[in-house]
Amino acid sequence: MIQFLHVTKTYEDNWKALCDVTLRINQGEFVFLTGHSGAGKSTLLKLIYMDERPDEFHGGEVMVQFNKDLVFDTKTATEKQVQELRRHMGIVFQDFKLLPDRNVFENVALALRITGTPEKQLNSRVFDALALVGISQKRLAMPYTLSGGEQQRVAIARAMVHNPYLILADEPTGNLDPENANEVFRIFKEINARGTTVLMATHNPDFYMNSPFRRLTLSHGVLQNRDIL
Ligand SMILES: Nc1ncnc2c1ncn2[C@@H]1O[C@H](COP(=O)(O)OP(=O)(O)OP(=O)(O)O)[C@@H](O)[C@H]1O
Repeated sequence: MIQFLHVTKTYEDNWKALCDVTLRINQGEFVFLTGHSGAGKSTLLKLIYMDERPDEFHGGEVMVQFNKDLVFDTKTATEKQVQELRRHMGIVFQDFKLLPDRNVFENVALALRITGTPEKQLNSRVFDALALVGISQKRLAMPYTLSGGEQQRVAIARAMVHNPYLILADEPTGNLDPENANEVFRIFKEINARGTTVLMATHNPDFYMNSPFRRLTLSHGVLQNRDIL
């Protein structure tokens, strides 16, 4: 569960990116995040993975709770807890952010290597994640040899490899043609159907129009949905 309570975020130059945002996303939901360029979508996501914190004075708080033992709060979270939080979520960006000097398998395996996962378990998890996004046959390829759609599927596999409770996706189809964008959206829906919460920022109305999923809309840092809590 993700909860924002009266969250305001002002950047150093006094720019108010988010203003009094209150919302709740339940475990297992698929939620779209929409709004014009500069509306505050990336800022909202950054507050969830605690790359940014709300204003110190009257900035409210963000709470992320995966179960009774995994509760994180922007008011109290230490750097160590932020790292722990991120081990239970996956983040997918518009520009993929793959390591150019490692092949597909190693890009996906990296997070597991850092946490010292035994080799046998690592192999099986990486193979499962690559199969989920349908890219197992390219496991030895270098990122620069892949199409944009393939690179994004590798990035999704990397985000899923540690079985996260939550996936945050920041305009994940922004660099893709319609066919690849639809495939990436289909993969996120499948991930959600398996029980992972998905919060996806997007400009693409083809996804959220006629969709059963909830949509949160920001306009100039203000949440337009008032009936959330
Ligand atoms: N580090 C920063 N310092 C100062 N201002 C920032 C910073 N990050 C974002 N902003 C400003 O805050 C506002 C919200 O930015 P944000 O990136 O959250 O919007 P967005 O909705 O994700 O936009 P886009 O759809 O273009 O990615 C923008 O006006 C942006 O210029």
